[in-house]
Amino acid sequence: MPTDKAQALVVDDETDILELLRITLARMEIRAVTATSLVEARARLAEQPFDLCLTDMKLPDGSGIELIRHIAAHHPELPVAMITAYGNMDSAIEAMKAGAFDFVSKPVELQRLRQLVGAALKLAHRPGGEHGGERVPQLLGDSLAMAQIRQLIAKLARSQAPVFVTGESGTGKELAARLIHAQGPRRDGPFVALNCGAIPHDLVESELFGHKKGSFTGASSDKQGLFQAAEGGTLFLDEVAELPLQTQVKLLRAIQEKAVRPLGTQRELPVDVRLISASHRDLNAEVERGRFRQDLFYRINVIELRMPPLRERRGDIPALADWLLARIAEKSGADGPLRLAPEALAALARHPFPGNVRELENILERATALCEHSLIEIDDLYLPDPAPTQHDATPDVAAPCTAPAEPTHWDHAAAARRLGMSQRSLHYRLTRLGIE
Ligand SMILES: Nc1ncnc2c1ncn2[C@@H]1O[C@H](COP(=O)(O)OP(=O)(O)OP(=O)(O)O)[C@@H](O)[C@H]1O
Repeated sequence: MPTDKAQALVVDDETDILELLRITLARMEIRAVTATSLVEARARLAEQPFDLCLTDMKLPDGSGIELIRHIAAHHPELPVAMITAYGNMDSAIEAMKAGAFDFVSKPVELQRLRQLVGAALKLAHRPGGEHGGERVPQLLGDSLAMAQIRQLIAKLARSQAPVFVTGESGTGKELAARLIHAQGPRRDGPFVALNCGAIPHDLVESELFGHKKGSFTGASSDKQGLFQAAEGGTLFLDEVAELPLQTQVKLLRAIQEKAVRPLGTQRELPVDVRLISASHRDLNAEVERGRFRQDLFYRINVIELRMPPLRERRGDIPALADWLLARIAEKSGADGPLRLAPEALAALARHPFPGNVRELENILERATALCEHSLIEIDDLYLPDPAPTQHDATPDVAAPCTAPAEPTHWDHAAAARRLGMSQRSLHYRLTRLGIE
């Protein structure tokens, strides 16, 4: 058990604010070391390790942003938060872009400070991105681009800044969002995802903010919104560009106020949620076309994470294919994964993959279902061939079997023989179709 109290460096040139923060932190069992200037803060940082740093924006010899950059360069493990003037969102965003993990506005509310300190201490005491023993999804790929993305995700996980993930469909945007959540201090809280494009426009607000019974036709009971469901965790808004403009206004308000008002109620409920959003669309263009609010874009896009298409990182295909084949085998209960013949792998390496990793996954699933051997040959992939003669058949995994399994009395070996397929293929199809 640690015997020493956690230590915070608090930097502000107003001594009464420093004193107030010192007393408040002391009540949370945190010892505050204070500094009134940039120079003094640097000196304190050089003297001893800290668990947390809080800095004001305006310092007599420079700005808090400079201190944040200094910490990012020299003490990258130290979580630093910016104290901003009330309502000054611009400096909060600038601070987070510079590397601050969060911000708190003046006058500092005790509950907010507690949240922030709690998150910072989790970062300081539980470094690294691994869940103890738990299976965490992985972002695979040997390419430099993927290595850089993994690094950026580890960095973003430490921050509370809103992240906007861009990329074509199937590039791993949701996976990236899950990793940011799983590696950060909110990892023990919920990860709640909403595909904004999949929900009817008239229901999306109730989905996000909740509603009171009777607030509209069909609201037969009180309903908690997803913001509240994500309390203490992360809310992932996929396809955020699909939100109606009217909902965008309310979303902006929820982000600014850190509070939501369920439909049919008057009271705002405070929420502590980290927002990650994603879209396959170019949101700048959507803003120009008047389909997405610029002010909202500015708030959600504090940090942008671009997931590159698979065709820009073809070197990732072999490792991804191996891993996906293993996952497919595991899901279908097969003994072990199939392997790819060298020609099949070469064909995959040439394929343009408009559907990215999800398309690779589908191709390999289909191949696993149809392949008669333990080695997937090029023909098992059914890749669209530029030669028109081979364009016809793309079998559907869920297509009905040509002969029923009944007459074989559920003898899989006999059924497979009758169907002219391997037992592995039959087993895969039965699992896929939910037939016991
Ligand atoms: N680098 C990767 N390593 C491992 N699996 C990946 C990788 N990228 C994507 N996947 C897998 O590919 C599938 C699609 O990924 P995901 O759903 O995250 O994409 P997306 O960009 O959010 O797609 P969409 O825009 O269509 O919602 C998932 O099964 C995911 O686990």
